[in-house]
Amino acid sequence: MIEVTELTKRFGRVTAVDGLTFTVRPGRVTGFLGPNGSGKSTTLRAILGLEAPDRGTALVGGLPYRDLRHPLHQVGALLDAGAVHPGRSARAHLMALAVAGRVGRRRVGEVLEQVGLGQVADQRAGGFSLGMRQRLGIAAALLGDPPVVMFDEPVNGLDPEGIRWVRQLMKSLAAEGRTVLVSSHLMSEMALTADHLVVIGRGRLIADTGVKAFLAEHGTGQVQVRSPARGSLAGVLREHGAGVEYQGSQELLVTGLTVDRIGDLAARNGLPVHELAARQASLEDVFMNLTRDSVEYQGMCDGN
Ligand SMILES: Nc1ncnc2c1ncn2[C@@H]1O[C@H](COP(=O)(O)OP(=O)(O)OP(=O)(O)O)[C@@H](O)[C@H]1O
Repeated sequence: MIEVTELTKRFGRVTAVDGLTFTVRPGRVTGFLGPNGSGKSTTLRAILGLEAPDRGTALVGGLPYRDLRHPLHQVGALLDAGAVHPGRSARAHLMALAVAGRVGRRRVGEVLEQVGLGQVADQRAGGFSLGMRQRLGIAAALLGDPPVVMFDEPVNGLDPEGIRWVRQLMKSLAAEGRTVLVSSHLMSEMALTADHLVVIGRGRLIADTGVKAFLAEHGTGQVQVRSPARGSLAGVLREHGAGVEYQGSQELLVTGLTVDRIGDLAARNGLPVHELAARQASLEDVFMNLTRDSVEYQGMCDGN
């Protein structure tokens, strides 16, 4: 379990984290979501004892990081995949961490296999792609077999196969009963990976809620429709209460009606539709909506 309470961190005039309180529970993937610069990395660094808070606390398993007796066995983290000596092999990198963290050397081979780097374990990490470095960073996080893991933007730079692999790994770590916190600025990514969301903006808590509840509230507002008869279709949809915006040469962006309803209305009126898709609001759209009405912040925080 991770408990962040009233955490505040300032850098000069910038308040990177502002009175942030949330709890990350075991057995599920918690997405830590916020736009770039919203304070995610600073919060993760504070949890790992790498930033001293101006106020508040960040505890792992009930203790501040500095009081953990065997930190690698208690919390693993991927913060910056670039932080590897380029001249060292993946195996040597992990071996050095294992020795320093009092982890059995046997784990090195195990985690290398687990992240799919077994074949390249003795190659210099300097020649690794970003995706391979991410895998190496994840291997380092798992080295001490910790009950708590944190990953900062783990899918950055990964190819589609790598992204699927990370999603699956997060889910299986949570299914094993671990506490899993994954940061991202992409709501679409979190919708596929996380069970629960902690959403922040400008260092403050915006939502602490289930992914389904969050998406039901914010994620499915718009439908994209492509039709060679969009003028007539727009008329029909407006008659049924929809908000309609023109986009490109053949597209409509529709609010207020579901995909099914739009398809039915088009069919009933004999209007051709070439594409019909629910469009997930971007995180930026969601933030615009959320910041417009600060009362909503309170409503979304169920704390579970
Ligand atoms: N060491 C530092 N010195 C000065 N300002 C900092 C420092 N670290 C972070 N900040 C500032 O604090 C704010 C929050 O940054 P942070 O990196 O925590 O956000 P983030 O949500 O992780 O964003 P990103 O995904 O872009 O890293 C930003 O305005 C950033 O410029």
